[in-house]
Amino acid sequence: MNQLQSITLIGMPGAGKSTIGVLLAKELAKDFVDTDVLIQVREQKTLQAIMDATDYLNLRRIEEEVILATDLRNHVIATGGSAVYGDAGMQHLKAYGPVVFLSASLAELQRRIHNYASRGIARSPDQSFDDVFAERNRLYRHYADITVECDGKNQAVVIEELLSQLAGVGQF
Ligand SMILES: Nc1ncnc2c1ncn2[C@@H]1O[C@H](COP(=O)(O)OP(=O)(O)O)[C@@H](O)[C@H]1O
Ligand SMILES: O=C(O)C1=C[C@@H](OP(=O)(O)O)[C@@H](O)[C@H](O)C1
Ligand SMILES: [Mg+2]
Repeated sequence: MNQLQSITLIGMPGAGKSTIGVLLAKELAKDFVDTDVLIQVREQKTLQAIMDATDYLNLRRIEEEVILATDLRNHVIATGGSAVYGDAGMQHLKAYGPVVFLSASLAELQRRIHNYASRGIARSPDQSFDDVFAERNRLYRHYADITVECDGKNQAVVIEELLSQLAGVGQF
């Protein structure tokens, strides 16, 4: 394993990027970063407050800026669900190592997320959660080196499958 290589997790809100990311970082003895936390610390505001004060496009812009400005070597990186709207940011992440799409069905995501209105999803006000899901799936698949189907699997099983798929493509 390249000691400096990173793994980036992408996927919808509720897919498990943040919770699985920290477990994976512990397993691989890598640092962990959640780009949502980087944004909030830089802006001194919650993601929802950023969107309330401006709009969802501004949050996406800040997200990409933070990704581009941060040295993310040797990390497991949990992105926010909207990171895939920024191509430059995604290319930056891909340069550090493989990108993993944590994929879950709409029904599974809705079971996991109960605060959908206040969770700060970077979407146009006229877009429903279903619309966002449909729009983004294409982007997640476009940037992913591997995809792990997460429905009905606990976090340990997701990590096991993720590492086994990465090994299958000669990574980690
Ligand atoms: N494989 C899983 N099975 C069941 N629940 C999960 C799984 N992965 C994550 N969760 C739960 O789903 C919710 C959202 O997880 P989180 O890691 O915050 O997702 P994300 O960062 O992708 O939005 C949390 O309550 C978390 O405990
Ligand atoms: O999908 C989105 O539009 C967003 C998801 C959030 O992160 P999670 O995917 O970790 O919930 C966070 O980045 C922000 O509120 C926008
Ligand atoms: Mg998260």
